[in-house]
Amino acid sequence: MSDRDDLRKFITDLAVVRGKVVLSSGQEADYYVDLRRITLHHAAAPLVGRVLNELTADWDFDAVGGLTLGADPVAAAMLHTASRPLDAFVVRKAGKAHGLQRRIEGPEVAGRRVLAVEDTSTTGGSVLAAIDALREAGAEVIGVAVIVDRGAGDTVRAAGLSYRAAYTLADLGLSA
Ligand SMILES: O=P(O)(O)OC[C@H]1O[C@H](OP(=O)(O)OP(=O)(O)O)[C@H](O)[C@@H]1O
Ligand SMILES: O=C(O)c1cc(=O)[nH]c(=O)[nH]1
Repeated sequence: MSDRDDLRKFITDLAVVRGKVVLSSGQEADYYVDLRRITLHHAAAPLVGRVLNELTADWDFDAVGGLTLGADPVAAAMLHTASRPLDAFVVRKAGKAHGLQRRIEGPEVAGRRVLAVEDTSTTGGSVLAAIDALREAGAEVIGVAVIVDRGAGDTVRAAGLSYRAAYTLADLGLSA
């Protein structure tokens, strides 16, 4: 089995939770894909890193991250499995009022080509918020990569960004 096949099995076995849920956007759904159960899993996390590094192998970037919390372990997995030096960053949901008051934590992103990641993207609102903060900080966002696309592709592309997902809902046997 390939990394991609192994990771898909982890997701369908451990992350898909059926039942009524309210999503980040306020929309209601009949299932949740809880990818934190995957990105923080000792055996699945390295697969996340390898699969997303492979998915974006032809894109030129040297830092990766997104809106906390879902994106954080995705970026860390990519950092640890990259075949080149790759930094990670965390975009806070809001700035903090003490310390250095940074909205984006980690090595400086200004002037760098960065990849925005998500565990899953539904409306694209979270990743677009991260992208706004990155651009404000002087980074060049070269694209968006997610583990599971839950429908955000058109919105992200309409904002002028390339968008790739390791899995669609159909890949996981789920309906939109
Ligand atoms: O595309 P969207 O409609 O924005 O939804 C997707 C977002 O929702 C989830 O995060 P959530 O808001 O639950 O926060 P968390 O990562 O802090 O758990 C997920 O990790 C994405 O960031
Ligand atoms: O849209 C969301 O908030 C969302 C959907 C989903 O399946 N998983 C998740 O973590 N967030």
